[in-house]
Amino acid sequence: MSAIVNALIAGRHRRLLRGVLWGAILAALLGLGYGFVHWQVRSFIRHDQRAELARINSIRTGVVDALRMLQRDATAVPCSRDFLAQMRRVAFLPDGLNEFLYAPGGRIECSTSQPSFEPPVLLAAPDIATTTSNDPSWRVDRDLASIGLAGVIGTIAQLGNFAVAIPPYTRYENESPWLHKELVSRGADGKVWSVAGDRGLFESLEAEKHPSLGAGLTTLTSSICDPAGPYCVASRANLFDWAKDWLPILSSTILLAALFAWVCANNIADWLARYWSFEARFTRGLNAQSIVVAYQPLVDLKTDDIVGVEVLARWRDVDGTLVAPNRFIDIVARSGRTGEFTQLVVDRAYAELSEHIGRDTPLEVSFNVFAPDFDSTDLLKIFVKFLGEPQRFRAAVELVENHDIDFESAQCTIEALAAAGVRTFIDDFGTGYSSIERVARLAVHGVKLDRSFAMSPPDSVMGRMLVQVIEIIKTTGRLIIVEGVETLARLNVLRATGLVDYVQGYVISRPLDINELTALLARGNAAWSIRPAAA
Ligand SMILES: Nc1nc2c(ncn2[C@@H]2O[C@@H]3COP(=O)(O)O[C@H]4[C@@H](O)[C@H](n5cnc6c(=O)[nH]c(N)nc65)O[C@@H]4COP(=O)(O)O[C@H]3[C@H]2O)c(=O)[nH]1
Repeated sequence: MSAIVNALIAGRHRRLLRGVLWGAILAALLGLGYGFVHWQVRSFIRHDQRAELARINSIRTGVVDALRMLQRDATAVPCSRDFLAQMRRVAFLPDGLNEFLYAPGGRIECSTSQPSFEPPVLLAAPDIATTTSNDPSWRVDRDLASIGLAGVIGTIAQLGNFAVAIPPYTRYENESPWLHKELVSRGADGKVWSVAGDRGLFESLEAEKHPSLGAGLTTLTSSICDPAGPYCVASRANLFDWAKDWLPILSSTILLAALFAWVCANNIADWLARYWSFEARFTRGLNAQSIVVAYQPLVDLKTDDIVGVEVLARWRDVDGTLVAPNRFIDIVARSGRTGEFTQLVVDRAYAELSEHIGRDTPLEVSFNVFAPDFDSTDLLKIFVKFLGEPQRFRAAVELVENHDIDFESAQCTIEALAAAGVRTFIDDFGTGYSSIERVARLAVHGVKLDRSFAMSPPDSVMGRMLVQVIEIIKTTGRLIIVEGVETLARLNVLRATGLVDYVQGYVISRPLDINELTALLARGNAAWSIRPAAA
């Protein structure tokens, strides 16, 4: 049994439980939220990187197409008026490329904006040399002042005699502060040129060995390369910075999550309290294994012998403690499982008594039955095992009268039970609905005086009534059992009346388990000295 269940059963630490549940639910919700944001940002990064590669590839395709078009269409005498017009026709195509250069062997002789360069401008060796005649070579991060674009750093792509100046890629400027990106171009030798974005990010992620998506708790990093081209994109997102962008929405979401968690925690704590309440535990756990019985000896005052036992039910709780019947008898009565309960008690008692009590010790075994179950057909079925051994056991029924009892049918039941050898006693006489008139009208074998009479101090009202009540009952001719006899003095008073047939109470024995009962019976009536010293 875990400490948590013990605490739930005992109803301890309720506030702590609510707090812990609240914390756990809130943590789970925040965890889910975090996972969702993580996943969203990660998807965004992937999508963004693919879009970025597609975009840069389309620019590259545009460059290559334009250079090929120039090779095909610029057929006039190089740098002549017609030639420049042919170059400008290509430059006016809507692809954003407009500064074309005529640069045979890397010497710029003219461009779309400058009819001639005197002397020709010499282009330095390409950074990424062409591998096929169809592919341009690339000069990256070049100062374009020499071709008339002062203050501009750009890229020059060259295919054959033609080249094009590509302005800087400014897309990444002013992008979200939480997402850092770098677009790079890689040469065949693995050398990397930053095209745009945060210089060095790609190489630092490579050095950190982040070949693909890697994720920390607050930082997401990813770098991917285009398998078909020279470009790679590296991204690093900081979730704290991302959160700053969404602060108002995030804080209201966290507040709502905290409230929701509180409502859930309370509901769960209430449900747990109900689930582990005594009534729920008992209703769930009532079965043949959890029912325990105790036996309280019944002594015949004429012989001082134990002639019978009252079987008293107990219930083993899930934490192993033994629960007294006053906590669960009402629950059984409310649940409508009275017949099933009595059957469990009777079966348990029969199993124990038939195994431990010798055949030479006949016993009257008395059971409490619920008034609504007082029906001979049902009861004879319940007692069938005891009825099968009449030499060893005599079953008896103790019935607490209540206003629902129908005299006619109760009388029939008493007679049918008597015919089968089962005696009926009115239990707890003197309390509740029992009256002398009812005792007189019902053909019960005996009356059990409520223990409150014998247990009351002799000078109390109940104590003083004890002998009178016994005398009145005796006028009905019924047997009298007095229970709750706790002292020898009280026992002697009862014995002195000469009217009491049986006694039961702590002066003889408390309710015992089967081993204690067997030991008591083995010792015989020497085990309880209840005879007056003079006797
Ligand atoms: N202080 C004191 N108490 C004494 C003395 N002698 C006996 N008792 C207690 O008085 C109760 C006698 O049982 P009850 O009147 O049938 O009253 C029983 C009975 O009404 C009910 N009950 C117990 N077992 C069953 C059962 O199997 N079925 C039904 N329907 N009710 C049961 O629970 C009640 C309480 O049972 P228990 O707690 O076992 O309490 C028992 C017993 O332990 C004594 O000298 N001093």
